Amino acid sequence: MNELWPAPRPLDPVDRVVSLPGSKSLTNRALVLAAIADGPSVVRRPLRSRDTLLMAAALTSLGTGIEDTAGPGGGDWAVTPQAWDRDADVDCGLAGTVMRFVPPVAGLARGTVGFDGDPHMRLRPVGQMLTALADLGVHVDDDGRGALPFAVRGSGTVSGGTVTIDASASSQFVSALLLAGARYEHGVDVRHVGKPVPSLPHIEMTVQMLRQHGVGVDDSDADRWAVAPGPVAAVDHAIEPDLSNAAPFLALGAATGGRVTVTDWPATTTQPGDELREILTLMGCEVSLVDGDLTVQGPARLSGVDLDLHDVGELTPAIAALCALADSPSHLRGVAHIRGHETDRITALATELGRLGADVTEREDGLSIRPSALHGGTFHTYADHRMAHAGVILGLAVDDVLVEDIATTAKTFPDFATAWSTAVRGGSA
Ligand SMILES: O=C(O)C1=C[C@@H](OP(=O)(O)O)[C@@H](O)[C@H](O)C1
Ligand SMILES: C=C(OP(=O)(O)O)C(=O)O
Repeated sequence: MNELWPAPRPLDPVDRVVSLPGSKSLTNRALVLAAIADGPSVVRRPLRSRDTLLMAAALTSLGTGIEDTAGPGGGDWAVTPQAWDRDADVDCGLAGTVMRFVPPVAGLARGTVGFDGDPHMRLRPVGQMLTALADLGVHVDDDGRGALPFAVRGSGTVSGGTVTIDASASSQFVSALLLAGARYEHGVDVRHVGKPVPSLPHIEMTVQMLRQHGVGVDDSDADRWAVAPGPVAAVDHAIEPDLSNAAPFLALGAATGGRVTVTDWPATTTQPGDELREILTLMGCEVSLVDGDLTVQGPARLSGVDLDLHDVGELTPAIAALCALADSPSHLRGVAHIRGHETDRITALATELGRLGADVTEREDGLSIRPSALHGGTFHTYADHRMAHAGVILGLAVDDVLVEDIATTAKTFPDFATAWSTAVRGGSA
């Protein structure tokens, strides 16, 4: 898709209040756990975006009942676990959570479940997880390639037990095994060996949600997570707003010297986007959280930052764009794994920021960005929602930024373009 979208530029510093759609990561975990639970449950205020609709479709194709309840915005999702006794085909799209979280539970189905996705999805890492699944007793047919397309031949039960995995490419390998593990005969005891696991808050999110479902999880040792076998209790989840998708909206305050408030910010959360409070403070913003309202007041000039983003890699594109608008150098480190995200985000950011005049050095595990004069032009997005966020952030301070394929934001945010235009220009959506 080559459509070019003129990124809106505010005329004055903004003063806005923004409400965001739900979290992708929380919604897709809630759906998986509801589908393998011991009774019906409700996922309240779910995110309805490409990634979560693909997850719902995957679980429905296995046999799960997922219905819209009456209510605003399409209502909630009522999830009814049912027998998984058929063959199915799962479209992973470009959703890491679908490609990683569904195969371990598909091992519990009686049937062959095929997996494929977008062209780039065939390049995203999953091989280590498929090997671990095979070690746990799941029959995986991937022709030894360790990538999409592959099939899980479920026999209805999985032995489980202890497994060793290198999860340095993605925390989702660990989350995926833990989410299914309670339903395996011997539970699952996952031990990581290799370079450090990225995105640890997302594993904490998995562990916390499993405990909410009454599942016993031992995470007392580093790099080891043990899930006890047993039932997964049915629990209703209320989904928090997506704090990583708050990044461009908070950047709107940060980059314009304006003020943006995001509503319903949780007081405590496992979402990595909560780190934005500290990161934006380091960049010179005033940040306050009062009664669930997170307000960012941007400074006259943004400061550069030196940050290890290993735990919060998905924030890198938005932060890199802000760094390109800062008046001192930045170093973003520890994110080699984001080369395996929706696109190689390090190369993509270096290329696209550089195309608009930024002074960027690409390193194996991150980017260095020095102040320089930026200019308009086309910002390519590589089918990556967060690259589109980076493009619109640059467009806040630079005339004539054209963002390619703004619709790619639908991966995690329904009608982002309207929400963004409204936030930048004012008025109601
Ligand atoms: O479990 C999750 O919901 C996620 C984990 C992280 O993946 P990686 O560990 O592959 O970075 C994150 O980047 C992704 O957006 C969502
Ligand atoms: C890495 C991301 O997504 P996924 O869940 O597809 O891995 C992301 O949303 O930044």
